[in-house]
Amino acid sequence: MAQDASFNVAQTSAVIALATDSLLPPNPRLDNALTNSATHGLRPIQVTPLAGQLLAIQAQLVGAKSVLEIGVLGGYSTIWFAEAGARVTGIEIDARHRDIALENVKGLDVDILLGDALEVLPRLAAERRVFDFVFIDASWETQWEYFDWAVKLTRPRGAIYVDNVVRALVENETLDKTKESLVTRVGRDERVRATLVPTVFQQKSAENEVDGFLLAIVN
Ligand SMILES: C[S@@+](CC[C@H](N)C(=O)[O-])C[C@H]1O[C@@H](n2cnc3c(N)ncnc32)[C@H](O)[C@@H]1O
Repeated sequence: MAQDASFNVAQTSAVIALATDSLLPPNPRLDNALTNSATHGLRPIQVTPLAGQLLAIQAQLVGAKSVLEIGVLGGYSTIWFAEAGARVTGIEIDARHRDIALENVKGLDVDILLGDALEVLPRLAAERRVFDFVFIDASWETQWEYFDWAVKLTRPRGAIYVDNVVRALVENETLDKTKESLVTRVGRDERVRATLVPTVFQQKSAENEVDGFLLAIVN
């Protein structure tokens, strides 16, 4: 198979644009959420449209009727899950983010709990809440703690998706296997089976960077 040696991460912008334009139908609700969030000064750190579609497809693959989202921002990924047919419970630490998210998800089956996820998650466990799919997209320093709670809150054969795992590994300087990280801990965790999927993170102002997510299924 012929390979173009000059193809690199920077050039994937064209591929991402092609796929976004070709695969994603227009969605005024998602567009409005982005506009409303930007108007209120929220940072544009939501998942990309293609990643939103991936989350929706994964939720549908596991037949998710209930999704737990840790880190809501303006509710962009929340909309993807809700429009895929799931009831979404979000946890958001920032009251301003939560208020804007509530505007953006109006009319959908979404509940957004205000608070630090590490305080809210034990409460959900005490209430014996169970979810089909958990999306972790909040503080990178506590990805393992979120994951540990997520396993307790996910039904057998449900899935857990942790975003930004590759960038967290690099920024936390835990690429060395002798250092503890989400990846080393999940690798020893007999409650789940997991993989890591590298992705390209599209920068607006600089060159594209590699990122990646961890996807686990609960045994
Ligand atoms: C990357 S954004 C989430 C983006 C959103 N999932 C999307 O793709 O549309 C991360 C969010 O997590 C929230 N967050 C950070 N630490 C948190 C914590 N300890 N508990 C709950 N939310 C937290 C931030 O306030 C921010 O709104």
